[in-house]
Amino acid sequence: MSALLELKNITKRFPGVVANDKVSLEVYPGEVLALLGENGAGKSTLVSILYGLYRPDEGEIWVEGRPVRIASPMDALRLGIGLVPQHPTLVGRHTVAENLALGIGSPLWPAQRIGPLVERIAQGYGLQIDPRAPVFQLSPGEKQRVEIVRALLRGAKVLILDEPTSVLTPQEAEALFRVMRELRAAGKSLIFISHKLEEVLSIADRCTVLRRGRVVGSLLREEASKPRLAELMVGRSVSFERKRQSAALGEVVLEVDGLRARSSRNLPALQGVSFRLHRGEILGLAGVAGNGQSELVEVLAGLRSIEAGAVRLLGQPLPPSPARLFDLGVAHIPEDRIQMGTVPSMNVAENLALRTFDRPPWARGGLLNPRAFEEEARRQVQAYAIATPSLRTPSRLLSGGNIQKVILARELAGQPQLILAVHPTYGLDIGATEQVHRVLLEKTQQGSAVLLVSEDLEELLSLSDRIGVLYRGALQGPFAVEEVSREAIGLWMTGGVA
Ligand SMILES: Nc1ncnc2c1ncn2[C@@H]1O[C@H](COP(=O)(O)OP(=O)(O)OP(=O)(O)O)[C@@H](O)[C@H]1O
Repeated sequence: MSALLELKNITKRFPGVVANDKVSLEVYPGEVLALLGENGAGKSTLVSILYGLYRPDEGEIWVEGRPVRIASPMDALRLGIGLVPQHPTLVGRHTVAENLALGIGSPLWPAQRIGPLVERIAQGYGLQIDPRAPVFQLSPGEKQRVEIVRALLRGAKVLILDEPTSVLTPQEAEALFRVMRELRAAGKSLIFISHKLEEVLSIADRCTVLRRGRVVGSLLREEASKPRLAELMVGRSVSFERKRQSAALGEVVLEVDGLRARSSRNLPALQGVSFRLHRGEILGLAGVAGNGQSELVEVLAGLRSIEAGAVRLLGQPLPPSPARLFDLGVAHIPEDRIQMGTVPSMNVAENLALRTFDRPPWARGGLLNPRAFEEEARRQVQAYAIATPSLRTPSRLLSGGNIQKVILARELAGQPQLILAVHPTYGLDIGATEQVHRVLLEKTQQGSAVLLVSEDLEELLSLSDRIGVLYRGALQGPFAVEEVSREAIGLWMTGGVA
């Protein structure tokens, strides 16, 4: 069989890095190709090249046996290459059908006429969507299905799915895999990017691994296993054991009682949440995004006011000021890294020192000490394996995973009393994930209390002592991790009764 899509020696350079270094790969009709690699390995760059957002410096792209030029997403779509983006690009107040009509960009396709067509495509591949629903009412999984239908309507033969399961519940991820299998059976090709090896092994026909911009291996499903893939990705073996031995609970660090708070749109977001968090404990909070997790963390980080109820940190009422809270030992790894976590125009060293630039080890006697500053920044870059051309590189030029590492290095320095970790490994590769897990466990052993908000159940189950589930602002649990099943958590996440 001949390849549908071929990349031949694609090279893309950015100042100080070769993001793609002579990358060659083929995609055949009716297969799922998984693209794996550590943060900064070059996956997003490759996708951007395929989708016409970047031009390669060298190399060729062939589609159905002919060399092609992809200078824009329109070119990509014309050639049958569609992208299901990580963050949906739909217009919230329009219906699904209206959004899809917009996507086609032709007045010949008014929204009324597109409805039946959408239903036909959706049914054909087992995608459940209602063309009449307004987009703002849809769950992340439903929005993703709309993006898939949009790409199919535009004639995609190759679908690129960029970390599609990161926003899904386990049940939704399973539903997505069923759709992917249907698409494959219908002869479509899928390029699937994921850091989660279980998923890759359950869905991919082949796995291609990138490291530092180069293809370091390509394995057929039969040849692939978790340890082999992990080793290819990071260049060393990685352990996958349950990380946590539950310990006796220490004193209460955080008390939350009957907490109510409103969302930014002034809707009730937390409807009487209560729990205790102890020294040396990791409390996992599961839930689909948008069920109150952000508001809870914002209250605890001093960024959102309390409507009713009480929150106490070490027995004292919580001061409503992020700076005071930081001084009291509250570390915050925020959800929105780019906006809240870093100053994109500042360089890596400055971002690392952002919170404590006037204190040791960065400064002496309140004065910045350039040598100490440089040394401390270098030490953190090494400790967290932050891939950056230099300490002076603006953080906006780092890959998503490396920006994340800068925030982690900064927030987890010292010995926080309470760590608010929101999706701390979101978008991180397995090497970096393993390291973040190790640091969180070390900090808990040294006495920190951790509130871990994550959509990754594997992560919650392997790290937490207790797990609670937020659904529409109400908390189920927390339960001891030994006493809950994945299925029960998945059900609570969607409002079901376990
Ligand atoms: N616009 C840009 N300017 C400069 N450097 C860039 C740019 N985009 C990416 N890079 C660099 O290219 C390399 C590859 O980045 P890329 O985003 O493709 O990695 P990735 O594999 O998608 O990583 P992640 O899993 O963290 O998303 C990184 O070193 C990154 O810092």
